[in-house]
Amino acid sequence: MAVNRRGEVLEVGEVRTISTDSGDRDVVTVRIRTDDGPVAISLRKKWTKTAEILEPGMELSVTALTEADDGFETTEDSAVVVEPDFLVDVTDIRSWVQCPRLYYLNKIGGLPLEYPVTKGTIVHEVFGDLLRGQALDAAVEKQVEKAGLELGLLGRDRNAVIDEVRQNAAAIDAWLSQGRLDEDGWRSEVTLLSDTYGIKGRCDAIRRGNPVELKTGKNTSRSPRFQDKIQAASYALLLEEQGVSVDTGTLLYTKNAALEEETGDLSPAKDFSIGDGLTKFVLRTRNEIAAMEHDRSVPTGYEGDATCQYCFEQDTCLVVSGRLDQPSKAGSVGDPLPEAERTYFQGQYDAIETERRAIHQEYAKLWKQSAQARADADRALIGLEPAGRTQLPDGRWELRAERPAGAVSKIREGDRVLASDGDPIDGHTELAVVESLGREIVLRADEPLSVRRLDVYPSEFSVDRMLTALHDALLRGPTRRRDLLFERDTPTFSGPTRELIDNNPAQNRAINTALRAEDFALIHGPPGTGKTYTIARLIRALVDRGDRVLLSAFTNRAVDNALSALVDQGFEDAIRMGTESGVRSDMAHLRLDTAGDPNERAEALESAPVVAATTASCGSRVMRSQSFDVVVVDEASQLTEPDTLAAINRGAKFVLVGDHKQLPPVVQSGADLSTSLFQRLIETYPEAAVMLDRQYRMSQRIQAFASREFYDGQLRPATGSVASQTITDLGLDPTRTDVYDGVTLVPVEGTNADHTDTAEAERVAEIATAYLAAGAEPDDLGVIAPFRAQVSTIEPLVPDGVTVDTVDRFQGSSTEILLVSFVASGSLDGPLFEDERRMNVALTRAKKALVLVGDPAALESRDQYARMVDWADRAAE
Ligand SMILES: Nc1ncnc2c1ncn2[C@@H]1O[C@H](COP(=O)(O)OP(=O)(O)OP(=O)(O)O)[C@@H](O)[C@H]1O
Repeated sequence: MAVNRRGEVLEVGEVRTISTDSGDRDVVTVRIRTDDGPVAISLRKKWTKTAEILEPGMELSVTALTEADDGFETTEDSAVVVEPDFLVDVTDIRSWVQCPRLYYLNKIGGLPLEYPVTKGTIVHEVFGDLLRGQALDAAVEKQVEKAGLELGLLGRDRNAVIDEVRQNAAAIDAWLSQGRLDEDGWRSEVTLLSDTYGIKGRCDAIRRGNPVELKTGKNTSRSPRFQDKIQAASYALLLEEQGVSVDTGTLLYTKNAALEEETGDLSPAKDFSIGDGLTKFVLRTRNEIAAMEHDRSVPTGYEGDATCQYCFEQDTCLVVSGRLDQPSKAGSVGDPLPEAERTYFQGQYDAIETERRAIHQEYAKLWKQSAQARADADRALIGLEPAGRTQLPDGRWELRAERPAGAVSKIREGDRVLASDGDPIDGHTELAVVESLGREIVLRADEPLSVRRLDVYPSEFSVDRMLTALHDALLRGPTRRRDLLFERDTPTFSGPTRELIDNNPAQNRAINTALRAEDFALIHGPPGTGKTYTIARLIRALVDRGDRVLLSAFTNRAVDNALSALVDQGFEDAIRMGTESGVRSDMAHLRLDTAGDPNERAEALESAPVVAATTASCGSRVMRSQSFDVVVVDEASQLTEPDTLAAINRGAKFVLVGDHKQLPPVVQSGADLSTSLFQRLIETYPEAAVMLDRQYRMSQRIQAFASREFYDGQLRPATGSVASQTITDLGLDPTRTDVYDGVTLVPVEGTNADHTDTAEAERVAEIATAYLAAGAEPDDLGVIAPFRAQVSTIEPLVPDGVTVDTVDRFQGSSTEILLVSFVASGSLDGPLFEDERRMNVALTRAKKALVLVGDPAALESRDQYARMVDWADRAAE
């Protein structure tokens, strides 16, 4: 009976030749550590090639083994998979077979704004439309219109593009009309994922169960190009895992039909048969990538047999090899970057790749965890009831489902999610966009589906963008910028100082420092000190002097927040880059619609004095074509260095605004990425920074502790009325004894069982209820708890409308009255106690009343918390 085995490689033997009934065969024996102890597995025939790249420490999975004398051996049906949790993308397998170094260059360089890329996207979209039964001309016009901005930036004429795309698309259309769309069982844009083979990808289309891949180039030879076959064969492998037997792949070369007077085979569709040999080759290639990625090595090009002389990427390859001092088959040009920069590149690269692994682990949870465990971890909505579907005019589908009462998750409106019939791996799954997320969930997807489950989509988009940002900063960035980033020179300032804000000297100093900066400036803004207000005033001053400004932040929420401060100050001459669902409705009027007339769209972007975009979108091919005089980044202390680089790469100067005493960037891998560039620069160049020292949020008593502990006692209330605010300003009855003003410690006896304290939760709920009875509105009140488990315990106990969340979710917001549940017991473990920046955030959200609910004895066991208890006791006096 065939068995599967999986485990860490312990030892890889030498190649041996053994004689069998059918002749001599190569064999390599590999020892792996499985859950049941070490086993020996003999890899036979071509799997010995995979053995050559194996190293101790790698994870190995082998299927369909039979028992042999000393362990197991592979059979004809076996699949040998190196590092199965590392998900290799099909397009990467394709570029690897062209040249392993091309795979690396694509990975770090990203896609540039070039006409063939944009045209390729348009043709693919038209293909999808045709499959959904749309008419050719209408589809071509619509998709060219959609690409308006890119075409405009590329200086392309709309009608000329329509003609060209129509020629390409006509070939597809004619070919499609030979078959019957409904009978051929077409599916377009299919997301596929194999947990057995560690491969994922998105296939252009599937016809009668076979993969169809569209290529916008020409190919006049009879058979498809090898790398194209490999791509289709990769999808075949993925489909086979879903139980479909695939024997044919089709490549559609759309340019063929547009060619005239050429010799050769001009038919656009080229079929080829997919056999076991080809799919095994795909898997061995995939293994080469996974093995190389295991120790983060960089391919040299010698791994493959491509000829550098004919490669379009030869120049790029030479430069990258030269600058990063990498061995390369193509050779190299230019001098290497200074060692510090190369070390930095490698360090950040490794950290980003670690982050990628963490995302792959998120994928793995799709099959390793039960649906319930996914739901409990807020990563899935399960038990949905399909509630109808409607085909939209563009042929796509609107899908509806009801969610069970109380089901919550991290999924938000505008997110891309994996929508499935209940099983995201082996069932029917579509990548869908969440249109609305009420009791009824509305999604948009390419194909119809009865939605029973939604999963967070673990996208690698952000790590890809980080790599590109790193690449752009080091390989394309100006020397002066790098001298500063690598601390070889100091920033300079020049020009006059002006009074721009009259009642707040620190804000005024911050703006002047930023205006006078020849390189960069840093604005350090503790909680409530008017960071966004200052940013808006600064941007107006920059525009007044003729600068073009890019305003950026990590999240859409932060970008909209900063932009709305600008609008509040009467400035509207700005453009918001972002998707319809990503941009807040009150900023939608500033959003640049990328569809339309090319010239007009490009003009709208290029003439805008202020452009606002998330850092990820600063790395898009459109934004990479833009340059700015100054880039202003809000919430910069919550950004990784590469994310910050993505924004500042676009400008000659930059201003970072943040507070490194609050929470750092959220990274899954917890590696080097968790120190922001803001923090590094403020520690290196304190002279480039100004701290805003007047806060507009907290009463005197509330702010006192944070000021002393985290801001050297520098923070103070901006005005007398900020300092003296009390709960009576909210209309609360001050004579009640069950509600508290200022700062109060409410003692409870602490327990901490599985990160919850039920008695404490009940006490918190009692206090919250009393505040409402005293006249507070539910949205005046917030509750912070250190653990998700405690959040879930408190949530059902407090009145509706009161926000209960973890500290991390509260960062950036404020509330009139805040209750903190510490779940403090003996050892003071947990996220709140591990990082004092979290404590700072928790204690600086409240304006008028801060109620600390916890066990004083446990809290006092640590100095900083003892001081907190002392402060609360004194404040209450
Ligand atoms: N110089 C000023 N004069 C008057 N009001 C100000 C000034 N600066 C800021 N404010 C007000 O203080 C409040 C807080 O400002 P803002 O929202 O900009 O703070 P922030 O530092 O961005 O807050 P957070 O810490 O939450 O990010 C706002 O209502 C703002 O209008």
